[in-house]
Amino acid sequence: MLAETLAEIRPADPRALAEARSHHDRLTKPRGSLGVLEDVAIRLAGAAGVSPPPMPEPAALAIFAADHGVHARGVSPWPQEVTVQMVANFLAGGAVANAFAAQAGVPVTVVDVGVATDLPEAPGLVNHKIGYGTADLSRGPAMTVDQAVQALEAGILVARNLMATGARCLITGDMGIGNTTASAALISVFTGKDAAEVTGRGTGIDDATHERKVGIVRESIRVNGLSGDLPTELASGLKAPSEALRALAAVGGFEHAAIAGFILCGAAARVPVILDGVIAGAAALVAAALDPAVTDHCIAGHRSVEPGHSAALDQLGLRPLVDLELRLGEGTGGLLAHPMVCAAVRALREVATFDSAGVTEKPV
Ligand SMILES: O=C(O)c1ccc[n+]([C@@H]2O[C@H](COP(=O)([O-])O)[C@@H](O)[C@H]2O)c1
Ligand SMILES: Cc1cc2nc[nH]c2cc1C
Repeated sequence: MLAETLAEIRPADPRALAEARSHHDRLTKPRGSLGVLEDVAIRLAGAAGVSPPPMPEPAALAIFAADHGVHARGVSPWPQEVTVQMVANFLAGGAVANAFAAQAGVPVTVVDVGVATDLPEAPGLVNHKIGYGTADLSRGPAMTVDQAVQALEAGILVARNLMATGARCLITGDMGIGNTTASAALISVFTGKDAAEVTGRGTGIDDATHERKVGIVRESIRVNGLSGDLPTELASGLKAPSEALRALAAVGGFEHAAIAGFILCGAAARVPVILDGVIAGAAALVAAALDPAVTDHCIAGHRSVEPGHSAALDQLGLRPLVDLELRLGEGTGGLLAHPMVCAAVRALREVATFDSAGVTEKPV
């Protein structure tokens, strides 16, 4: 299923990009006056392969939940059971993601890809449990490559099902106590940046714990024999994309793998994917290492305060739409961005041209 999905991914269509760009310049507004939103609409035209692109709605949010063996190293101030408790909260409609989703009119699906305890069946919950949390990535691989592929394929399945029921925009969400440590490790490996530059304070840790967390991220990379040169080695063809899967399995989480699959599947179907925060950024680096064309189908919903998120977005070449010092996850930043993405596309689709509206153009 992974190979099939990868085979379908195409980069942005240059003709649709050019058409969208020139159409934007004929709309009744000064050229460039919609700033970054013009780029969003043009990029979505390229991704869809047609200008103007279809409206990116209805959207669907999938929150991928999992636990992390590295939690035992004291990298998060919160107990592990908060992951399963928050899953129950999402299902009951009580989390911030539910409030923002209600505001945006977006349905929420919660996916158990590796929560440490069993969850009772519930409407809105999809069970793709790969394991009861990962192993501790600072002592050896967090999961096997086989498990990483299973989690990627779970993400593909979730995206496929959401699109089959009508979703025309996918929004990533995550829940997993400890997952900012795995995110930092992935981002360090996939950007080549040192652990100290990409490790943040997650849900809120003090200076001493942060220093220890940086050490644990560095240790995870050394213990798993991951080279700091992976990005250049992948780009130069010295290392195969299968090395990206090995890195994902070594220091990632089940939710990172599933989100990477979710992104790949959206890209393969030419359905735009709005990325949330640092966890999605780390997952997008994995997806882009498997096929760089996926970034043409991604919109960075927001910039999280986690330093690794900026590093990931820089490497992906994506500019975030919202920058509000959020650091929650759950898909909250992606949900806030969705109406802006819709507005950007609607402008390209519906605004009159100087010709059609009889508005005089600026003399050249
Ligand atoms: O999305 C982000 O950028 C983000 C930044 C900090 C924390 N989080 C959320 O907080 C949890 C992980 O934090 P931690 O400190 O336990 O690693 C996890 O459930 C994430 O969804 C999310
Ligand atoms: C309460 C809480 C809610 C969250 N949502 C996403 N990550 C979270 C972490 C905590 C601790």
